Amino acid sequence: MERRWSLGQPVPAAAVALAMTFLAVVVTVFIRSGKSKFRMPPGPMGFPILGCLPLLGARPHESLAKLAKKYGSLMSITLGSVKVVVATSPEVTAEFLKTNDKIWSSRYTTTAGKILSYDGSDIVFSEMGPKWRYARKIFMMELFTPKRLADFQPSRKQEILRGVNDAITRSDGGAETVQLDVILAKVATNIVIRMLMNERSLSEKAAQIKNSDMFRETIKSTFKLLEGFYLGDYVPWLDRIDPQGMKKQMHAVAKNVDALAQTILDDHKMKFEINRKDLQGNSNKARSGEVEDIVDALLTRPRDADGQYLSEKEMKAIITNIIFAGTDTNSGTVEAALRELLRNPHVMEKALAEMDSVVGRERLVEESDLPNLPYVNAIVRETFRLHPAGAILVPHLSTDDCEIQGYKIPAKTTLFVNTWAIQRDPNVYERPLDFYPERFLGNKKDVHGQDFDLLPFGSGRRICPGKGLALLVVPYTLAIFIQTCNLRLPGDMKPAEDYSAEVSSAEGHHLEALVTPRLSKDLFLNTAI
Ligand code: HEM
Repeated sequence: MERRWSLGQPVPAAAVALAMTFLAVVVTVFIRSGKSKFRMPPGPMGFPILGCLPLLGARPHESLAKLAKKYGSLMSITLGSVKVVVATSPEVTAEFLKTNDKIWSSRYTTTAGKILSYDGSDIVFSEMGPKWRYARKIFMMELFTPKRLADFQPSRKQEILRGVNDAITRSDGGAETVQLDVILAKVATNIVIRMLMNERSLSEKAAQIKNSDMFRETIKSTFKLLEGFYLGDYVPWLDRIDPQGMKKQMHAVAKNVDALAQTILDDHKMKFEINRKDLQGNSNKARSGEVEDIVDALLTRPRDADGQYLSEKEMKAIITNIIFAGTDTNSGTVEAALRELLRNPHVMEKALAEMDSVVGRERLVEESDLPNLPYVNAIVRETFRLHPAGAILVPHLSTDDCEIQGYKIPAKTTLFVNTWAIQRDPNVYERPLDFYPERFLGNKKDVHGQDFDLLPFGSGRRICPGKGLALLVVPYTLAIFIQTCNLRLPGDMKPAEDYSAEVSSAEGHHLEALVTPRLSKDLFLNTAI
């Protein structure tokens, strides 16, 4: 995810600043001089107080990649008072996330992360410990089980076809351009909302959530805050001043997020109350014949070691994780793939040829066809390589001192893994900036965290637990759009040459195209409605 930083106002308190500068210089010189028991990897000295923050610019993954060329694939920087090590090669990353994963599996939690995660009661931002382990276990064993993924296959298909239908209708026979990124974001959001809330909503408020712009707006503002660099995180005394006004925004957005999560939860509680009355308390019986959604599962089954249900706060934290980690990541990846197909017509032609020979034009592609579409799968992997949804993995934090490549790194150091830079490194990939899916044909390189030169989902204990869903939604959405739509750019418009890897809808880029049906509309209209 891209992080931006900007100083809202001049920093006051010159005297404190001077003292801090002196202290920072002394500490840095002490650590680097080898008089400490630690020996940090090389890196730029940075500025007084702010350290290397001003060096990061608007695209930190690019700035860090440039710095790594000078200082090496294991580099250390300070961001204000925060010690950071940056990994920019597969070998160094493997030392952190494979050899020493246990030490590096906690989180550096920013103020935005804390405020927007119910104070670390979630999975993404919680520190390594029993709470995180338990929430993650629930996520994998109860919420995103193979059965639930299979149960929601029809709803995924329906939401994707709704998106196709929407694009075709809006384009009006190719006369109007449509913003595909907006349509794809809505598809991805609806897929996740359907898994959380199923089809039925009992309360008016919950019904409004589905398809509501407010929901999308909340997702966007949350991402913006999570991606931004809040000065108070790095220069603690600025936290009280909040010179960028970001903390105020965080609390306002957190209030909206909480209202959404509470509505989703209350709607389910209402359902259980009704069922309990109707069926003498047998909520399992009430669910028979009805697909159990994720919030049903959260409310009824998981218990901790003492036999307690999750608290309301913990449930809301998990719900918000699913909403924010599981929507724009998926749609941003499909958007990036379609953008590349529009820029590279020869790749699109090969994908169409594969689709026609494997599936034909008389029926719709199904999720079960995906294993038989190697070229489409190679396009997906090539997209994950060039455009990982998180350019830098969510920052990890060490819980103990650790030796990496001969350097001695103290506990409580933050780790940035610059996957964007690794996956575009000419020493790792030939012609790294070309979109060339063929590089993945006939090899087993994959995104499951074992190949350290392809880590869009991370690796080790913190690897993305939503990978199973993402690896259905991304290729299937792409396959349906390839099969059912003729996509063209208006006039002589070209898609942006390069654009930020990360969750692109948060950045205001639009993918505009003219869309006409490629197959008979009868094939998908019924499912889309
Ligand atoms: C294209 C889609 C996706 C990509 C590229 C992606 C990528 C990532 C990455 C890079 C991380 C951080 C890994 C690390 O810390 O090293 C992560 C964490 C996470 N992702 Fe995803 N993700 C995607 C989809 C999803 C979906 C669909 C969900 C849920 C429905 C999800 C839920 C999570 C959660 C809960 C975490 C935190 C894990 C932890 O800290 O233990 N993600 N994801």
